[in-house]
Amino acid sequence: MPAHEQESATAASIRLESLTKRYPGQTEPAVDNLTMDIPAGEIVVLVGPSGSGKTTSLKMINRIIEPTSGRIFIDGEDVTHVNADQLRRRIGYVIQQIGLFPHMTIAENIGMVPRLLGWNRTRISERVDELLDLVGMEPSAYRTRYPKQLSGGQRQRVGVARAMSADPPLLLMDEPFGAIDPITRERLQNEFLRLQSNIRKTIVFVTHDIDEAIKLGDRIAILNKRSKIAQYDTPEAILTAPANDFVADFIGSGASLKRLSLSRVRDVELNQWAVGRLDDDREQLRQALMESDHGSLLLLDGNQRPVRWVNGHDLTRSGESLDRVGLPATATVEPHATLHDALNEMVTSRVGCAIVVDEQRRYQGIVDMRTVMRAIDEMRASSRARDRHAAVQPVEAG
Ligand SMILES: Nc1ncnc2c1ncn2[C@@H]1O[C@H](COP(=O)(O)OP(=O)(O)OP(=O)(O)O)[C@@H](O)[C@H]1O
Repeated sequence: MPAHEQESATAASIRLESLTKRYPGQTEPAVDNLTMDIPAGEIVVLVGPSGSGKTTSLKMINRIIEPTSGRIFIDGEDVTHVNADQLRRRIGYVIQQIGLFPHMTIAENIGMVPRLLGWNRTRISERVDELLDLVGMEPSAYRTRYPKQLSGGQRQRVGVARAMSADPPLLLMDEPFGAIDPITRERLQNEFLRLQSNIRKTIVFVTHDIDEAIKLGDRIAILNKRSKIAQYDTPEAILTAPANDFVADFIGSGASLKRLSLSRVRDVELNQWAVGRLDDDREQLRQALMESDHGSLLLLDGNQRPVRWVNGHDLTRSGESLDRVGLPATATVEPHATLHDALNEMVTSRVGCAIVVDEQRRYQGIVDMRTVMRAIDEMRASSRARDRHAAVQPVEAG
């Protein structure tokens, strides 16, 4: 079997070499001499103003748009002239309007590429269930539904599942969360990051939203007109050392607040709070609260999941069961969430802190204002050190 037909490869590197696209009848090229290397296993975000050629650049990678000139390499293999249909089957593709077939069930939609690849029915159906699980949708509830019976966010998850059906080493995503309300969008972004930490594909992601780029990208390419690379670097380098005025303008104001999106909850030291169990003796709980320097105690259930916040007064209300007093333990974040997400939760929580839980919702620790301030101080210090020691060079744009 040729290397490119292997069904399961983890990630592939991409090299775009002097790619140019000139649409018929246009005087200027939409993409002009774009050269960039995309490392295997990373999320690279193409971001730039409307009309900068992001979509054209992306679609040249799987040759939905044929380049006028230049070359595309995947894992070192020149794919500029290979059979385009075969090429596309090994590249997952997710777009904003998803492109699910309305007359096909969710299972048929997800199983389309495996069917084209000649997999047998059992294998396809197992893969469909596995993927639905992976994107957080109960297979038995969704596999026989039709796209119109799903919410926008669910359709988008199915789009991602479908793109991964044949386990391609490479995913192209064009504003996949663009048409989704902000809350669902944030949830999908977090799910997407969690998914990527398991699958480690190479992902090229187009957006015009710099915040989304900062949150999702391992690297960001900021594109100016005709896909000229203004800066191609890590989000941190782009925020702390914009290469030119165009990049600085594009980042806009509030760069330091944006930097909170660079730190993940899992990377900061969590505060350990005074905790107790719902079924603990009240006197014991009061004692624990008094010995702590906190004004409230976080109560966990038998599975270590946070349930209530209680203070000294709540613990004296002997008639009331403990799961009814105090405040509900809402405002939770998972370790892959950003400090920006945690800050959002904190300001809406009446307790002023975000509870960190693992995937099973078990208590891990607390993020509060002190954690956030500490992170900001560290970022300031490392950016000062960077200014002193390192001159950040933008990658040459072909
Ligand atoms: N099929 C086409 N024929 C002619 N010109 C086109 C075609 N598709 C795109 N263009 C032009 O090419 C340029 C780049 O378009 P492209 O869609 O790649 O930009 P983009 O950065 O993805 O924009 P947006 O963020 O608005 O989607 C634009 O000037 C656009 O008008």
